[in-house]
Amino acid sequence: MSPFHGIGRVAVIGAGAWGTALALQALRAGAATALWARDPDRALAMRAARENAAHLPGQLLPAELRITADAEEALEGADLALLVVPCQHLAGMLPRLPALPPSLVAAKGVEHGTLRLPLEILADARPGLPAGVLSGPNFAREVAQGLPAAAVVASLDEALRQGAAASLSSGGFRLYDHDDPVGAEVGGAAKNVIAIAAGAVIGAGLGENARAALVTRGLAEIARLAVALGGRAETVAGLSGLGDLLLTCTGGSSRNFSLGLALGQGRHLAAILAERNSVTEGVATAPALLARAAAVGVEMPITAAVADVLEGRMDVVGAVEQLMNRPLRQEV
Ligand SMILES: NC(=O)c1ccc[n+]([C@@H]2O[C@H](COP(=O)([O-])OP(=O)(O)OC[C@H]3O[C@@H](n4cnc5c(N)ncnc54)[C@H](O)[C@@H]3O)[C@@H](O)[C@H]2O)c1
Ligand SMILES: O=P(O)(O)OC[C@H](O)CO
Repeated sequence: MSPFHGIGRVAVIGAGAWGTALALQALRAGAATALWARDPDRALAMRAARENAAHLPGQLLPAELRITADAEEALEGADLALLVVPCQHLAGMLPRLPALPPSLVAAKGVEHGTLRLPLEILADARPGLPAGVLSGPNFAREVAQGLPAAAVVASLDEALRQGAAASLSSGGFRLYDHDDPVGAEVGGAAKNVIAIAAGAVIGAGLGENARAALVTRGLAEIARLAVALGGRAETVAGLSGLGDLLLTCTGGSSRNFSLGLALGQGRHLAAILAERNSVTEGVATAPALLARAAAVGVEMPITAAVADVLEGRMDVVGAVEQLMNRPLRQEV
């Protein structure tokens, strides 16, 4: 257990939509909060306009929120760091940071090539650092606005998960502590992939029944992988799994769902991505998740179908046909 005693200062690393929303929440919960943006010009613009125009336009950033591109300054005296850089950039960003306090990773994905989950990336870069994940059904815009939302803080470190959940909760944001970081990370990463599938079936006009079946069978394959990696199936049935699937597979604001929707409507992946300035984690995560599952002998047919579509080996209708024609079996 870490000597974690509570939070007076929070450093949020990564000034995308989610980092900005979490910084606002930390501030609301009473922590002195700094938000680190890697680009000095962006930090300057955000400080001047009190707005993150690129990722959360129209949302006021109060004067008490310190915004800086200097990592030393952001982390000085911090009791907790929230690492909110997209999964594919986390490993590249960590060497730019000085010593970290206990940290929560809020990215959702699996790293291309190495097949690591975010906490594994952090543990490789900072061995022994008390760490956990923050994950749940949370659109950044709503959390920034203070609308009601819930998530989990999952860590093997009891003091960290309980202290962070208590200190970052307030008003509209309710954090549950959890002792299964693997289950929480697998759920958070994989829901992005299932959301692409859900969007694709709706975009291709295959119907609501198809979506409900995909989400439910998606949940089953996520649980199989979580268990194989040392997590628990019940975690996948909670906020970080089922909760996030419900949000991203039905909420039109999900980037993963909307990307799937456009693919289902026949648009090309490159064209969809070219129009976006924000991250769609499921695109890089689908093949990485599939490879990670294969390495532990877990079958993930929906994830495989999404990877096939993303990598141009199959169209959406063909992929769904293939799923429908798999051998019949018992549900569980
Ligand atoms: N936006 C949400 O509603 C939300 C909610 C929960 C979790 N998340 C997760 O949080 C993570 C961050 O997503 P986001 O929505 O804040 O991002 P975003 O799409 O709003 O912004 C992209 C971020 O990536 C950073 N970035 C781009 N290239 C980079 C590089 N080469 N090195 C380092 N950083 C780079 C940008 O600076 C910016 O901070 C993702 O894993 C996402 O799945 C997002
Ligand atoms: O917009 P998405 O699909 O990246 O989803 C954002 C969050 O992960 C929802 O919990």
